[in-house]
Amino acid sequence: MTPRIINCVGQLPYKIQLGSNNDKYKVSLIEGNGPLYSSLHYLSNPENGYEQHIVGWTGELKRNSSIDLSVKDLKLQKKNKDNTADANANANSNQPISDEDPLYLTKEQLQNLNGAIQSKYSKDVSPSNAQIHPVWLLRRNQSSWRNYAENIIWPTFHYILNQSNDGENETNWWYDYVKFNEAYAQKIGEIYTPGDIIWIHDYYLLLLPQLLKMNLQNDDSAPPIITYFHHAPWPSNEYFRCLPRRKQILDGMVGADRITFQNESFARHFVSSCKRLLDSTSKMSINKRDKQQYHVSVYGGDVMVDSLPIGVDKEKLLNDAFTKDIDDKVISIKQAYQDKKIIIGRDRFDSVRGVVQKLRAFETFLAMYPEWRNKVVLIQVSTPTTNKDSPQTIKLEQQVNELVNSINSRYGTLNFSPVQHYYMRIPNDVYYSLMRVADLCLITTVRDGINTTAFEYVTIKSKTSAFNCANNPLILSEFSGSSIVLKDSILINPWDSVAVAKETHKALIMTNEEKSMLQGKLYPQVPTIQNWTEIYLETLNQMMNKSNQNKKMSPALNRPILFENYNSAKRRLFCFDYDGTLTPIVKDPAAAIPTARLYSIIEKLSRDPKNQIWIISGRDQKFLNKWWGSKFKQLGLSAEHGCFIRDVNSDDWINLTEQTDMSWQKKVIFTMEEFVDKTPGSFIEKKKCAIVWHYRRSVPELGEFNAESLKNNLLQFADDYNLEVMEGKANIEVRPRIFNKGEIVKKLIWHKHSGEQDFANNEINKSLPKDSMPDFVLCLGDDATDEDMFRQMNSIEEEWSTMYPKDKNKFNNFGFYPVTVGSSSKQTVAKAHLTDPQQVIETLGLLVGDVSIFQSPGTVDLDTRGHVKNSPSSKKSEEAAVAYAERNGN
Ligand SMILES: O=P(O)(O)OC[C@H]1O[C@H](O[C@H]2O[C@H](CO)[C@@H](O)[C@H](O)[C@H]2O)[C@H](O)[C@@H](O)[C@@H]1O
Ligand SMILES: [Mg+2]
Repeated sequence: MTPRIINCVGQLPYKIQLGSNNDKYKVSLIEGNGPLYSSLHYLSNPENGYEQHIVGWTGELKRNSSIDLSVKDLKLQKKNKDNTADANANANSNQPISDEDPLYLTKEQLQNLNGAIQSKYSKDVSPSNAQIHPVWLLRRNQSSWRNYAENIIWPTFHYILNQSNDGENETNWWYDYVKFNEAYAQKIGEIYTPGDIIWIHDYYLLLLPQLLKMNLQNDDSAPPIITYFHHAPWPSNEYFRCLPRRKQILDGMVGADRITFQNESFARHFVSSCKRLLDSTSKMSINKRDKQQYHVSVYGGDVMVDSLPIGVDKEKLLNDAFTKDIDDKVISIKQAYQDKKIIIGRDRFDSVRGVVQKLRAFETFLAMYPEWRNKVVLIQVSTPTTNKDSPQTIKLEQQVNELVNSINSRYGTLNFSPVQHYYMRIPNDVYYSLMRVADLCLITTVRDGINTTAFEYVTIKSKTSAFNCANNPLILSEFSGSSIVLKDSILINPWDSVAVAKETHKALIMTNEEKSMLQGKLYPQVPTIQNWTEIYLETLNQMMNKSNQNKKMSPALNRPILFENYNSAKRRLFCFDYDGTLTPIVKDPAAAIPTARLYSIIEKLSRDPKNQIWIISGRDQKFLNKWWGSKFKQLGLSAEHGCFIRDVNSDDWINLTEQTDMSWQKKVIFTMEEFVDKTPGSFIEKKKCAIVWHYRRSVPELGEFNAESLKNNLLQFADDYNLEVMEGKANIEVRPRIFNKGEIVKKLIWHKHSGEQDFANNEINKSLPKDSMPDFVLCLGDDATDEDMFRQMNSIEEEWSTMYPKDKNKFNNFGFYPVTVGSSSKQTVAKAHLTDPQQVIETLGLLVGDVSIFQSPGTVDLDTRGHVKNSPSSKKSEEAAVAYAERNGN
């Protein structure tokens, strides 16, 4: 069977323009878009062995009245395309949809547009078996979908710190960012089949990996294979940690099985962010390509982190750049700048691409080398970004204009300006002709993931043509991701204008032999997109074969659905483990105390008369009394893994072990003492019943080794006393087998909700009416002992399915949520996971209204406008659509 790849990109490679009537539209290719789309094209070819599904947002829809013109008129416009002034005029007529012009597209219109995009792709990319799945987000102010990615994430990834502010924008943008990712998860959910590879690209979709893990996993099938490629730089943790939602972002990403960066240093920074913010551990090894790769253990699960720089489609580039039409353009540029050397620059117009640095260096060059005055022209093409109208870009534009004017007035003449600055998007043919004609390409970026202009330039310079332009050199910033790949380019520090000026001079006086020697080294260093795609997928396949595909993964807890279920329930029971669930694990057991936030949330939760809350812990009564019992009488408590219990609103503890022989304790302590002696840092915690040997403060390897042998020693006599020997978190614990947390949960569920417990009575009353027992049970725990609780819940659920088949709620369940705290790959009988105590607190905060639902990614059904289905805003939008259609007589 042909393997399937679902490729997820932040935006489809098309721009969609609507005429004044929504039935008239034009779908056209976005020009000058890079290697990612080339990779999609490569995978679209059925000969390359994959069936590809491309999922992407449509981008902002534009109105263009010229679409209402006849086909003949459109042809006329096309003729004028080479003329940059006309190209500009065309761009200006593409007005973004304004707020007064809402996009109410009917289902039929959407279907037609889907068909138009599909057929355009199949025509543009031939042969192709790819299917395009547009993500429609037609809400007003469509560019709001970009805000978080472009205004918060992008600057941080490029070492630009955002100004501190009241956070209101950030919160609103985050909401849209979550929805944007959810819209993708929803679309993928519609097309996913088990075994598909899901390949996610770049920082618009950082939450998608975890959302997919949450949505696509079901009990019977193999887990989805999710891989993420990060095209942008990844900053040092000192910058990354400035992001307010840094943890949510990392949590989202580590849902992927593999995360790949453009180079090793970005990968290293990412691993370090995970270590510091997620408390992960990692092992580094060297892969077959002689590059570092990391196995990162986050929340007990594994993510592979590596690097592979993207490439370009060399073959296509050489075909496209060497046509008769472009030959003519090369000649006309050469004629326009006779007797002059041509330096070319093409950059996105944002603060990190170093246009200012380039102009300063060029000014210095003209000052230092007067012999070049009037003999060199710098043609700088700056491509506008979607942030064109932001204050930062406007400021940059002013700065660049001032520099250009100053250089031209100082070193220009009446009929020659040494700097030609074009702030516009140029068509590919113009770009290729500039690259071909260039004597030198100057790249002074101060930060980028990879610079494909560098790759394209070197590729174009590899071909000899009639115009003597081959082999001309490249000056490349050492801050560009490409500098690690193009090791033999002329590397410069863009902040050092003098050095750049000197290198420019040297490059311009290079002999043909020197140039061809340099080019001979550089050209093979340019990666091809074909190789990149193949190596990426090959490594992924090897990795997936190695890791156990049948390993069951638990999905992340779907918090929005939990919230809905909670709200509709009347008799809610909460069973919380303590250590590692309500508080993070720390070195000293005495220091694991509740935070004020936890207290406040538990207090709010317990205020609701529908709720009954139990803390079912391995801790002893003293500890639980001190931190919980003395403060909240309304909580039920169970100590030492079910050995002791204190009912809700009671002061008395019941000792369930009263009749149990405790003579084993001496023997256990004696055995453990021997291990305390040989494991420095370890100690024994003696509770009333259970005995624990802790080794968290010992040398980890020694602790683990001795824990294994202690366990074996204890197991030798465990059966004689009916003891359970449990492996906890850096501990080995012993207690009588007959008591466990599961028994407590069983009693609590088979019980009249809120009624007094009769713990002395071991019997369960199975004749209780269903509507007196809990209709919502959230049970959270992190350890092996908590699995007993989950197991009980699963078995009661099964029993209830037979006993009360008609009494399931609208979610087709009994409201049971057995949830482990740890990674998705942790082996558990729980039905879902939350990664750590912080997520636990956020989830409980959501239930009591402390955390907004919109902050929690989950499976929320969205309409085509990006509103949550059936929400007030969705309904309002539907009504407006009907009114709009009526107004327009549709
Ligand atoms: O059932 P729990 O409430 O999760 O309690 C399990 C054990 O937790 C404590 O030990 C663990 O947490 C300590 C504090 O974070 C940590 O230092 C230790 O390494 C962990 O094993 C507690 O000390 C035990 O008595 C509980 O059985
Ligand atoms: Mg625990």
